Amino acid sequence: VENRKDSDMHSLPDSLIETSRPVKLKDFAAHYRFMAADSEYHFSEEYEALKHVGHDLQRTAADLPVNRPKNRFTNILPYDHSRFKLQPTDDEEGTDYINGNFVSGYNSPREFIVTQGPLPSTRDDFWRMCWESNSRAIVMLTRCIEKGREKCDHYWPYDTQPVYYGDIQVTILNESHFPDWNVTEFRVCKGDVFRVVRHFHFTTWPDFGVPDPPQTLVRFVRAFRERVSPDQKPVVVHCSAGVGRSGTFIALDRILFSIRTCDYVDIFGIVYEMRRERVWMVQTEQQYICIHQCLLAVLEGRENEHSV
Ligand SMILES: CCc1ccc(NS(=O)(=O)O)cc1
Repeated sequence: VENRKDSDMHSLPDSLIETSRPVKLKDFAAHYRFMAADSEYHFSEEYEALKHVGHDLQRTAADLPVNRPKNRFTNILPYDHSRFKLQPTDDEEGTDYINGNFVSGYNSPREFIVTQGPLPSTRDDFWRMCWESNSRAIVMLTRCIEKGREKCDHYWPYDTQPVYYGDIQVTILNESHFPDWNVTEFRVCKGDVFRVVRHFHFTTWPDFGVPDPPQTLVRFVRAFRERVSPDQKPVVVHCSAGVGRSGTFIALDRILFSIRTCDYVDIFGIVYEMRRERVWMVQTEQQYICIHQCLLAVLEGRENEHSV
């Protein structure tokens, strides 16, 4: 497709808009310098090219009046084609709804379920989604309260007393605390069936921002993958809206798998694909650049560096 004005791009189906921009790993450091030059001009252009991806896709379930209160943000709605469906509890419309989408990973087209931070009114649905999807890991990338605002309900117990969320009982088995994240093991029971679910809570990632230094995110993904193998899927990933920080985390996880066997990386293509599965995945240009900085640090052997 010849270069078209941005206004023409609106009318082009995604199939005719470029969907990938692969870069050889041996050229990645030079590529990063080129993209970052002139006040990150080429990063801005590349991120802008992702702006409309997926916006042609339907989100009718999210828009049903019965489901609107289940959405934390009115403009962050799950696409119908990839949404996670709860087992309907009766013939009532909307009982299968939760604001969450299947998102592909390196290992599987349904490796992740990406969702918003539960609301007080949806925390039982959140645990039902974890149970019905047979998930054994939850990645949480926000704090419950940030700058005085509620970003996510505290949907797990405060102590080792068992708590029921609907008909699902959750009990804290153990907790490990690290400077930038906590790892907790829950016993999750429904009836006489119980499972262990691991909770990876990154606690120092400001909303709309990036981890500082970016290597902190690399270390978190490594810590997560030391405990969760690719066959343990789907992994439930959330932040507050379940788009910015969640998309950044998944993009890096995919890249760290891919560079083990592939001599090129396609960050543009990964974000493009995720945005056709869930809206706004990787929500800011700085998050998009952070993914590149994480990869550069790994390629240059600096992933264990700390900020001074
Ligand atoms: C305006 C809705 C909105 C709120 C928060 C976020 N950030 S997050 O997706 O990283 O939680 C993204 C979008």
